[in-house]
This record gives sequence, structure tokens and C-alpha cells, in this order.
Amino acid sequence: MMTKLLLRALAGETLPTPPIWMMRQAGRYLPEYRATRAKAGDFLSLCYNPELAAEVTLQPIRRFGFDAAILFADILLVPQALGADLWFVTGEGPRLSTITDAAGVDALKPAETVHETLAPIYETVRILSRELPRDTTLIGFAGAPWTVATYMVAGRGTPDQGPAHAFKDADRAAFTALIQRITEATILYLSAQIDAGAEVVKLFDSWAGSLKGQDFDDFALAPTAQIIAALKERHPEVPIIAFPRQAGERYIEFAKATGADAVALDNSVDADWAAAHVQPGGCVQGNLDPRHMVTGGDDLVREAQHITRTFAKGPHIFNLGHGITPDADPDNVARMIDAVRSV
Ligand SMILES: Cc1c2[nH]c(c1CCC(=O)O)Cc1[nH]c(c(CCC(=O)O)c1C)Cc1[nH]c(c(CCC(=O)O)c1C)Cc1[nH]c(c(C)c1CCC(=O)O)C2
Repeated sequence: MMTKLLLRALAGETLPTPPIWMMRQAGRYLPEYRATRAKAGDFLSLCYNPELAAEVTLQPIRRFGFDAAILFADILLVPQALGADLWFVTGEGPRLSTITDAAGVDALKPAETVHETLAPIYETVRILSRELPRDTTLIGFAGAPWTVATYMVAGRGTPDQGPAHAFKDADRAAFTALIQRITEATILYLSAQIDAGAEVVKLFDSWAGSLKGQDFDDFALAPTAQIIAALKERHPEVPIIAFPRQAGERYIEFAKATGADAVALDNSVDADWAAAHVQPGGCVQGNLDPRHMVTGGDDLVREAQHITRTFAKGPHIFNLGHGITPDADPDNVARMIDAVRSV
């Protein structure tokens, strides 16, 4: 019998208390994370050190008893494995060598070679599948192709993903080839995470909301559906969570058309609307505003319980609507968990 709460919710079961985990649950708001990171050196050294990456994955599980652990890694390791230069500027974020034309896409390494770079990540997964508590589900992940492409084209995070839109509009065929290369690499990467012990995988499309109309179909919906179909063929038993952040009304269609077992709702989505229009199609995850982890108080308890009650009539995984921020107070995380479990 399936006992892990997260797997039961993903199988479509309505539970008396939803499973809980948090995006970016291993991160700078935790003093123990900052200590391990200092030991590793920089962020990428931490990602590629299986023992230390497993340690930071386990830290929030020990402290809070979440129902799921998410592999500690980053969505930008796939571009690096495809040949992009990648580094992180402290206090600013990621930097990559840029790809702005067809020649740049052609120069990328073949998808089949990504394992050479990503092998340490599979080792982290193997360590975690041995060391996690019996009731904790291990989630693997990757970025969705559009979001990964926005960083590969611009060479950094951008407020409006302007460079990726410009590339797509200037040379749709070359941009499609870039999306396709990332899609193939992502299928191989997630499949290897599953072989190493990941029990669920999640696709982060953080910038899906900047795609409209046909572009949303071609670059958010279709690549996600392609990745899910390929993974389901190889690993039919492994549930998949998709996060088309800020997809708005298109969440409804995204949930139906991609084959995802659950969609993660960002915090711009109204919970009552999603309970009426998205949850009837299957499990939903979300969607407390991460600012409550900074501000705390009665608002935190009220809002966490409102979300829990609103989604109580169907399968639900409690989570934030985006990652917890470095200025969050760990005590507020404990308060959130108590609030959800006492509904
Ligand atoms: C867009 C994106 C990235 N990475 C990720 C996304 C998609 C989700 C989202 O929208 O937030 C996903 C991600 N990044 C990280 C994880 C690990 C698992 C987890 O705890 O959620 C996951 C799932 C670790 C990380 N990834 C990063 C950190 C902070 C690094 C540090 O320790 O300095 C962590 C813990 C760095 C990172 N990585 C990325 C950026 C833009 C940054 C810099 C911004 C920041 O510093 O928060 C790319």
C-alpha cells in the first residue's frame, strides 16, 4: 500500500491533511544552509558535491519534518552540461555565456552528452534515496525549456525575458531548435534522476507567464507535454508536477493538455478560482505567498488555513506560490506547518 502522503495526493486522493513542502526549502534563510555553503565554497561547488548537496537537502527535513525533500541542484546545470559557461555573482544571480543566433544553437553539445557533467547530481539522488526518512518523498527537478532558454539567450535573469522574445521573433526556427535541444537534454536528465531514485519530478517554468497565445502553446505547453510523454513511456509510475508560473487562466488547459499529475499554482492565482476551475482536473499544489514567511503573524495563519480549507475537497499539496526568500524567518515556516496541520 502507498503510505507516503505526497504520492497519495499525486495519485488523486483527497486527504484530511495535505502533504507539505516548500519551494527553495533548502536555502539561505537557514543558518545551517549558510554554514554548509561556506564549507563548499560557492553555490555551484555545493551543487556538484553530492555529500554536501545531500546534506543541505536533508536540513529542512530534519528541522521541519516536511513530507517531501527536493533534490538540491539548479535549473541552470542543464545549460552548463550543454556547453554554456555558467557562474553566479554573489548578491546578483546567475551569469551565462549567451546564445543569440542559429550558430550559437548549433554549437551546443548533443543532448546525449549531458550525463558527463550531471553525474554528480545522480549521486546526490542516490545518497538521498538511502538517507531520507521512510515517509519523505524525494522530488527531482529540471527547468522547463522556455525558462531555461530565457537564461541561455540573455545570459542572466531578466525582468521581461526580452532577449528570448527577440530571438524567437527574429528566427523562430533557430529558437525552436534551441527549445528542442533543451527538451531532449531534460528528458535524459530527469530519466537519470528517476533511475537514481527520484520518486516524483517537477518541471519549473518560472517565466511561462510571459508567453501569450500561440507562443504559450509552442514553447510552454508543447515542450512540457513532450517531456512528460517521454518520461511516462519510460517510467509510467513516476508522477510529474508542472509549474507554469503566472499562466493565469491558461492553468486550466495546461493541467489538462500536458499530462502532468499535478500543477503547481503561483501566488497570483486566487485559491477559490483554482479550486473551482483547475482542481477538478486533478491534484494542485500551492499557493501561499512567500512574503508570509517574512511577515508572519495572524495573517500567515489565516491565509495558510484559508488555502488549506479551500483545496480540502480534492487532491492538494500545500506549498508556497514561489520560493522562500533569504530574509524569511524559520519560525514562520514552523508556524505555517502547524497552521496547515491543525485545520
Ligand atoms: C529560475 C530558477 C533558478 N533555479 C531554480 C529556478 C526555478 C524556480 C524559481 O522560479 O525560483 C530552481 C531551484 N534552485 C534551487 C533549487 C533547489 C531545491 C529547492 O530547495 O527548492 C531549485 C528547485 C537552489 C538555489 N538556486 C540558487 C540559490 C541561492 C544560491 C546561494 O546559495 O547563493 C539556491 C538555494 C541561485 C539561483 N538559481 C537561479 C537563480 C535566478 C538564482 C539566483 C537568485 C537567488 O539567489 O535566489 C535559477
